Amino acid sequence: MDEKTVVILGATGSIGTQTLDVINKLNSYKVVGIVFGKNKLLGEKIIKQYSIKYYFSKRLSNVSSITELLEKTRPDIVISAIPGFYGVVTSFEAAKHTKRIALANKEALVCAGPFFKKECEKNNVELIPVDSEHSAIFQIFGKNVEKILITASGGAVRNYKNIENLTPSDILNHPVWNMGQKITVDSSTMVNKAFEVIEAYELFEVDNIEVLIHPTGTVHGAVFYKDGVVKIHFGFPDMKIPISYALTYPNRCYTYSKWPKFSSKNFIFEKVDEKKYPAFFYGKKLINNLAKRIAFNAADEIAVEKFLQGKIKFHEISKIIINTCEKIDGNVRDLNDIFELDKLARKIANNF
Ligand SMILES: NC(=O)C1=CN([C@@H]2O[C@H](COP(=O)(O)OP(=O)(O)OC[C@H]3O[C@@H](n4cnc5c(N)ncnc54)[C@H](OP(=O)(O)O)[C@@H]3O)[C@@H](O)[C@H]2O)C=CC1
Ligand SMILES: CC(=O)[C@@H](O)[C@H](O)COP(=O)(O)O
Ligand SMILES: [Mn+2]
Repeated sequence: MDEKTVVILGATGSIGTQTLDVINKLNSYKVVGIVFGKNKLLGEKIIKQYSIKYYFSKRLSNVSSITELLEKTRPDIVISAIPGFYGVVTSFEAAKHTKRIALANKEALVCAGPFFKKECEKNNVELIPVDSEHSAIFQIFGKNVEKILITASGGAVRNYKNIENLTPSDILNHPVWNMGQKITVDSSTMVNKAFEVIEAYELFEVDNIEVLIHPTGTVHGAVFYKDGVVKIHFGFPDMKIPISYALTYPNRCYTYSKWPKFSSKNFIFEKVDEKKYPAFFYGKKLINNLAKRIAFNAADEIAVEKFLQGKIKFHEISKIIINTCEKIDGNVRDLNDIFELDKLARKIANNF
């Protein structure tokens, strides 16, 4: 097989480092460029270990911008794994310079779904999901679909009755996945799952999307077909599996060869508690309102940061998000509108 070139946006993070581990095990993929943020020490280590030709961060770089890095490398695949609204911007940049985006950053579809998909189509870019549930659905999706199901862990709060006084260290203790801080907090509010409902709506164009709490994280999703068939995606909760699929699709070149047991504990599903996860119930209804989706993401970013800094309590994250979204509406005509709405929502959330 010809060697495929890869650029990793967010190389020092959870997805980025796991991508490097996967590429280590695959034969014909070469990382030609990386982008990272503040972790200069790890950035340097990766550059050295993988002989990375081009790298960009505010603290260490040999190009002037991400655009220049992408222009110089023109990679076959970009792993888009910078979180938040900045990850939306960098995903758009990637769509101009590659053939395939392996999309971990879900915010690009949440905040700019229709525009981002159009940009990918215009440039002939394949959009392959990395998010575990979406990778699962992508692998079992077909024609004549009635409904899809994505599972949720319930995050660190799932076994607590009183969640108001939980601290950042309680919340960052995820029961299933080891991920970056922002998404781990989103997991506990289930804002992550609201994002994922919207992400699934944009990727698969199905609006009948069910979510169930599933403690073991072994069933990632299911597709319900019109003829009564349900296809279920089952496997260990390990992001290297969806990352490898996004890199090697339509082939399966990664070897793992471990599967969870078909025991009843791996097939437990529960309803989501509305009192515990109010932001999830609010957010999943926003699929048809792009302005509020932008506000939902912006307010969440502000609120999560305040929570991690100890400035607000855990349950106030949802309050800030809902309050902000209630104040935002309108048409989104172009990317400029997206930036304006994001800015406005941040201002409202900050003043809460
Ligand atoms: N982790 C997971 O299992 C999953 C993650 N995702 C999504 O993937 C994305 C990445 O998540 P995750 O890997 O957990 O996050 P991490 O926080 O672990 O990593 C984020 C990466 O992005 C870099 N980064 C952050 N801000 C900037 C910036 N302004 N400029 C350049 N680089 C920046 C960080 O650099 P540095 O650390 O050097 O500052 C780091 O390399 C998110 O959108 C998340 O929702 C989706 C499904 C699963
Ligand atoms: C690994 C992954 O895909 C995350 O997005 C995961 O979904 C987080 O777990 P939660 O189900 O707790 O949100
Ligand atoms: Mn997910």
